Amino acid sequence: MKMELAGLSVAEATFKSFPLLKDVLIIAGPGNNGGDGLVAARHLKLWGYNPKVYYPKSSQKDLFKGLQTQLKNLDVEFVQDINGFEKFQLIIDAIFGFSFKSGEIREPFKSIIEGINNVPSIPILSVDIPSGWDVEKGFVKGGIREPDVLISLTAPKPVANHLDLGKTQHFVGGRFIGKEFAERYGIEIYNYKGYDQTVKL
Ligand SMILES: NC(=O)C1=CN([C@@H]2O[C@H](COP(=O)(O)OP(=O)(O)OC[C@H]3O[C@@H](n4cnc5c(N)ncnc54)[C@H](OP(=O)(O)O)[C@@H]3O)[C@@H](O)[C@H]2O)[C@@H](O)CC1
Ligand SMILES: [K+]
Repeated sequence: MKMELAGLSVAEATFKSFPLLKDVLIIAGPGNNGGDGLVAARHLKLWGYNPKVYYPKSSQKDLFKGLQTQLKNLDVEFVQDINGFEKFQLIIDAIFGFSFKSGEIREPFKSIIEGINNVPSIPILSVDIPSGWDVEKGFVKGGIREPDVLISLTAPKPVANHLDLGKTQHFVGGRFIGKEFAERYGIEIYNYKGYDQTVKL
């Protein structure tokens, strides 16, 4: 349920930020951050985008197999290799989230991030954490270049304090905690309007 709402908010932040950039590459990593990307790809397809998914270390868990089946049923293409990022207008970075352990990034993700960094003209929307950044300390060598948009899920992680807010638009999404829960755990209550799933900070 949380992943469904997280992914919906990723799609919404994409639509709000890039309504015209329809050729989207979603790069999904091995954990739940990747799952958020798979859910977002489904909504984007239903909203008229042309998403393609690169999911090189696909999870064999039932939940993730189901998400892949839903995408295939919607004719969303899973690319087996990225032969040039230039054919895409936007990259959704759903590679690593808050469970990333900084240090050397293992393949294939090391080369994927290098590839993304070599095409600075294509905007990036990062899901929860810019991939390869230290969750506390921010950018570290080998990490993805500064994203154009970050969508923080539930609440911003410390890494968000290291963004250049002159460059990066910041949204919060993942609207699934109640006021009481937020107050108990000291989580800020965001001013979601109506049925919106995201708030621009
Ligand atoms: N819980 C919640 O409330 C919600 C969570 N949500 C979402 O889940 C995200 C957290 O998901 P998560 O915990 O599954 O892990 P995540 O960050 O996707 O991937 C970690 C994996 O990456 C790998 N890896 C790690 N270090 C590596 C390295 N140096 N180099 C290479 N690989 C490395 C390692 O995988 P392995 O290689 O062991 O297969 C590890 O298991 C969170 O950010 C948000 O997006 C939302 O859906 C809503 C509610
Ligand atoms: K990410």
